[in-house]
Amino acid sequence: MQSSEMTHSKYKRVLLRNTTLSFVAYHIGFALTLFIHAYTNARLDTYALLSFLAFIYLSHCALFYAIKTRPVVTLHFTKVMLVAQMVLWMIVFIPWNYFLGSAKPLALILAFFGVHYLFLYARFLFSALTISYLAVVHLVNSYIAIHYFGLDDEFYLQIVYVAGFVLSSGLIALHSSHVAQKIRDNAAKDSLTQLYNRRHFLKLLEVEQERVRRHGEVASLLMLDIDHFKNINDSFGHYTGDKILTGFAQCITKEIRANDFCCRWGGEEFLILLCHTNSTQAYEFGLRLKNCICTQVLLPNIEPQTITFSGGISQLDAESTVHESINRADELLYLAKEGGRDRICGPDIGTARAQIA
Ligand SMILES: Nc1nc2c(ncn2[C@@H]2O[C@H](COP(=O)(O)OP(=O)(O)OP(=O)(O)O)[C@@H](O)[C@H]2O)c(=O)[nH]1
Repeated sequence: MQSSEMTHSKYKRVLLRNTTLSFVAYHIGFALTLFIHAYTNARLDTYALLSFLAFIYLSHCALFYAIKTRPVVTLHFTKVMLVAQMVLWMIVFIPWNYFLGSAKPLALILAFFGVHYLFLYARFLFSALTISYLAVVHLVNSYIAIHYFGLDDEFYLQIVYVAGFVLSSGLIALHSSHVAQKIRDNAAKDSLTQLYNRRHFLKLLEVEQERVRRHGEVASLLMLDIDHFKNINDSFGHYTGDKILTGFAQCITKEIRANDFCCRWGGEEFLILLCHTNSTQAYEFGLRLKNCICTQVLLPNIEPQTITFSGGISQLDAESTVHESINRADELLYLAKEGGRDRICGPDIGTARAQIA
C-alpha cells in the first residue's frame, strides 16, 4: 500500500510539472508573437488574442483542478491527462489561426495527427522531426497564401509565429519524452527497491523461456525470501525493514550479471532469473549471495547475522511453462523454510530433501 501511494504521488508530481510546463510553453509562443506585433506596429486583433488567453487560463485551471482533486492517480489517468493536454493545445491552436485570418488547413490537420502521435508515444527525435515538418508546411502555405492568393498578412510575422511554435512545442515535446520515460520506468519497477515488478519480470521471463525452448539455452530461477522478516519489522520498525529490503535489492543488483534480471516478487520475496546458468551454478550463486548479504546489508544496531534468507532453485526447461518453473522454485523455497531456514534448496525435490535431512 505504501509503495503504491508513492507511485501515485510520483505520477501526480509528474503531471503537475507537465501541465505547468505546457502552460509556460503556450505563453512563450504567445509573448513572442505579441512582442513582434507591438514592436512593428502590425495589425493586432485584440479580440482574438484575448479570447486565446482566456481559453488557455480556463482550460489549464480545469486541468490543474482535475489533477489536484483526484485522490488516486494511476498510469491510465496520467495517459489520459497527457492526451488531454495535447487536445487542449490543438483546440487553442485552431481558433487562434482562424481569428488571425491565416488558417492553414493542411498544416492544422498534419499538426493534429503529428502532435497526437507525439504525445501518445513521446519520443523526442520523432517529435523534433514532426515539429520541423509542421513549421515548414506552415511557412510554405503562408507564402503561397500571401504571395499568390493575396492574403492580407505579412510573411515575416508568420516566421515569428513559427519560431514561437517551434520553441513552445519543442519544450513540450522534450518534457513529454521525459515524462513518458518516467511513466514507463514506474510501470516496470517496484517503487521501494527499484527492482522490476512482477508483471514486467514475467514478460522478460517469457522471452527467456522462448530462448530455452527454441535454442536450447540454459537458465535458472532463484527465489529468495528473507527469514523472519516479520520479527525484524516488529523489533526494529517498518522503516528499518524498508532499509533492509532496499539494501537486499542493491546487493542482488550488484552481484548478478548485466544480462540477469531480478524482481521483487512480493513483500520480502525476490525472484532472480540467471541466464546461461544451470541449477548447480545457480546454487553456487545463491551461496555467494549469502556471504554478500551478511557483509553488505549493514545497519546500525543490527547484527549482520540477523539478516538471512532461504532460497529455492529451478532450472527452466523446454517442456515447462514459466509458471510451472516458478512453482518449482517456490516449493523448494518452502522446503528450505521447513528445513530450518538460512539455506538454499535445489535443484530438485530429491536433492532438497537430502539437503535439509
Ligand atoms: N518494512 C516492510 N515490511 C514489509 C513489506 N512488505 C511486506 N512486509 C512485511 O514482511 C513480513 C512477512 O512476514 P511473514 O510472511 O510472516 O514471513 P517472515 O516473518 O519473513 O517468516 P518466514 O518467511 O517464514 O521466515 C510481514 O510482516 C509484512 O508486513 C515492506 O515493503 N516493507
